[in-house]
Amino acid sequence: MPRAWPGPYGQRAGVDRTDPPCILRPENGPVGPDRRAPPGLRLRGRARVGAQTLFGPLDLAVAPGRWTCLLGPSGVGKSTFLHLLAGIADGISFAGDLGAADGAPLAGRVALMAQADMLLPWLTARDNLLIGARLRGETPDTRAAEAMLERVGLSGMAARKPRALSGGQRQRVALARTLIEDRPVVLLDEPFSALDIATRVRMQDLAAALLRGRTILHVTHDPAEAARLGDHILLLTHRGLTELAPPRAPAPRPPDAPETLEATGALTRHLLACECQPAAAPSAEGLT
Ligand SMILES: Nc1ncnc2c1ncn2[C@@H]1O[C@H](COP(=O)(O)OP(=O)(O)OP(=O)(O)O)[C@@H](O)[C@H]1O
Repeated sequence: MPRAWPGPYGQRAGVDRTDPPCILRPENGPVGPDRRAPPGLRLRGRARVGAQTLFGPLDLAVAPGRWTCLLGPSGVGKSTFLHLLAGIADGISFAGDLGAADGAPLAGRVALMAQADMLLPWLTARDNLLIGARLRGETPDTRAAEAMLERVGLSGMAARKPRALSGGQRQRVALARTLIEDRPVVLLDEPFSALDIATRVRMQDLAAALLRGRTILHVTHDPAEAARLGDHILLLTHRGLTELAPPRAPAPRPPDAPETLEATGALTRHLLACECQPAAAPSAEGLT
């Protein structure tokens, strides 16, 4: 009997979200990894642009079903990590292992919210949410798209094109598009950076609720955001990766709780300290 996958949004009326037929089940033959189960992620190796080392050798492990925040100075390679995992790192040559820890391909299991909103300017907000379904030849679920736009605070804006939205509104359309994709692995590149503090906290809470149990790798420059959301917090500098302790309380933590503020302060100190360290110069031999 196929196992129902309710998704983070609960059952949608008229939508049967059973596992796709490509999954190998006992009655179909050998048992493979469950492609709906959030896998851990691994990126071990070095990346180059032409002859120049961009980063490495590095060993990044992202825990399955957990929210991992990645902080670090501008230009250190954080977005490149996400692009490599999403399979869209054009112009970067990577030597090493990367992918899902369960050994199955990541393709089809990942949603990436890129740093730029990547909205198609000729489509409405609603149709931007439905573009993934359309490209896959699925029946677009207009009601689900409108419900998701409402959840990100954009009810009444479904028919607007991106040029008629503010920067923060466009970012919320991009967030809604990522959330509606309903993937076990979600890569977020500064997803709340254009939002005012109250909207940011609301969107963080929404993402934390809808993505609970997924494998999340979330790049952010905001130490307060990492202190609120991270089950694991990693700092990437030109000298390598360091794991930093998150607050003990479960995420999402209140933004003004003493433990969150204390962790924000500690992360800020780490970020300021790495700004003071001289960056190791990129070289054809690589960083050590
Ligand atoms: N396709 C590419 N071709 C050439 N250089 C690239 C390419 N992609 C990234 N880079 C370079 O690699 C470095 C790391 O870029 P990346 O966007 O990963 O940094 P980042 O840590 O995410 O920075 P920020 O915090 O500013 O977004 C930068 O110096 C960038 O110019």
